[in-house]
Amino acid sequence: APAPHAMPGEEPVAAYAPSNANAGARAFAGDGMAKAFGGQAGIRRIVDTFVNRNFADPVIGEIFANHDQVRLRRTIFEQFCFILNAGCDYSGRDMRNAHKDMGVQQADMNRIVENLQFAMAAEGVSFAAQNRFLSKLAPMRGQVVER
Ligand code: HEM
Repeated sequence: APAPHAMPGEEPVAAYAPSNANAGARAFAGDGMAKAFGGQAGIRRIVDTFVNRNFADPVIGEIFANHDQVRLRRTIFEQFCFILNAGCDYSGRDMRNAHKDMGVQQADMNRIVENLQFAMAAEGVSFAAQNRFLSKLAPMRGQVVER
């Protein structure tokens, strides 16, 4: 079952109904993508590198400043692990509510993708597998970017 809304070390958030549907994409079938990402341990390292880079980023870092990094590390891990079919449920909010009123622009989206590509390459994920995963995230742009 999905985790409760706030885990130890996290700030509370307004109540919502957890569901894997909130992850914003269907999971891949089979274990090919999970293996390409190094299983849960590889996904954990990728998410840590990705989150670190986003917070330290000279362009988009200010959007992340003052947001709950502990929660983000957990929910992004769950989301990636769920979509990659590596054995997780996603217990976070849906993409529209998570990014509401944050003013995210297309350029910010491009930047976050670059940070994710860096993190995946550092873990040795093949370009084919990187692009398959990015193609699951790309359609979420409409829920994340404000227009
Ligand atoms: C496809 C692209 C993206 C995905 C898959 C994604 C995924 C997520 C997830 C899973 C959460 C956590 C939801 C929760 O707390 O319940 C989240 C929150 C957040 N995202 Fe994204 N995100 C994307 C794009 C972006 C972009 C482009 C930015 C800004 C440059 C951004 C900034 C944030 C911030 C600051 C939060 C924290 C919200 C809060 O503290 O309430 N995200 N995102």
